[in-house]
Amino acid sequence: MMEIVKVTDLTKRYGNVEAVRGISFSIQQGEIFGFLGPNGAGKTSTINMLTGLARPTSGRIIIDGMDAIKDIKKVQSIIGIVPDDNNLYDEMDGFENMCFCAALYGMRKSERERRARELLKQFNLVSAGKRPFKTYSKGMKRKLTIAAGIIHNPKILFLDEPTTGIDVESARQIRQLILDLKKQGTTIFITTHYIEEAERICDRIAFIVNGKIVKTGTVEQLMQHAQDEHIIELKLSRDIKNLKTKIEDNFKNCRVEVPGENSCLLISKEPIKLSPVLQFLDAKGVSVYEAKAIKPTLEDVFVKVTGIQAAELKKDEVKKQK
Ligand SMILES: Nc1ncnc2c1ncn2[C@@H]1O[C@H](COP(=O)(O)OP(=O)(O)OP(=O)(O)O)[C@@H](O)[C@H]1O
Repeated sequence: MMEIVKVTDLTKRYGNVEAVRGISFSIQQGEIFGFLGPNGAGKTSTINMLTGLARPTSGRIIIDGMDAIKDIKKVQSIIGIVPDDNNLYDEMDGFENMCFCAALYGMRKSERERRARELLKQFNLVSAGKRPFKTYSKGMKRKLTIAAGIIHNPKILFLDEPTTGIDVESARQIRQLILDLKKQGTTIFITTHYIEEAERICDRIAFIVNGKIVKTGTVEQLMQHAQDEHIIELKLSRDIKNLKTKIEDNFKNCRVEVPGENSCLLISKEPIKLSPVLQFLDAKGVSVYEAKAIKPTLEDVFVKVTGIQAAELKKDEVKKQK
């Protein structure tokens, strides 16, 4: 595995605001690496520093062996940037916008047009390509912005909240396009505040809160942080509130919770042996209709590790005036 991005002790200060507070991480070639965090965590500031849109206060950024602070122009020729607001021209049509971006990368006219047509087709925007950008829906705008970001076949693509505020179907298409790009070998850095999105498409996720990375890992590695308890939910033929202490006395390592009628949770630090519990309940005249293991979700892990309620992430974005 090769590190294609390496960030060390990166900070960004705006006056008194410390937006990014000494973060270090690396991205492996070919992976989808995600920053998951609430509004104001420092995601955009970080992506802007990595792509040369903002100057770091301190720290180091190496991209594909180059110093991304000193040699940003060289770096920019091998990266694609999709900022969180659309950066295309309202009056130009889709095709013209694509060709214009390609020209900025110094592509020849015939190559620009070939690539623009190819991407419009791949992104299902062929007929929209003939209409001015301002007539597009939000989802179409996002798609064209992404298409423009990869016009020069970048090695690494930086996407800032690519699915925020757009319709479900466009968001699904965009996630699929990101996975297709990965298949073609593109390395991808994505920021998001959607847990499910990070979980579904990222190879590794960094939780970022208050300008700091609090945890990094694959979904599987992150999950291990919540798996210090085993939980089994039982569906029962009757209420067993009165049996709670009896069960706990009989099964010393188990805690019992009765969240609702006709069900209970068995909670233990160790794997729970179910058959003695079932026999015990049977002897008390309680039938067990269903037993299922309750697995923690990535959301549980996020809440546990960051101390931030998942609702903070789900809050709909109030767009900053930039
Ligand atoms: N140009 C700026 N001047 C002053 N403060 C800024 C500026 N840009 C960002 N900040 C502040 O820095 C912090 C981090 O912002 P940043 O945009 O990086 O977070 P984010 O995780 O991308 O959040 P969002 O999802 O809302 O964009 C916030 O407190 C924000 O208000």
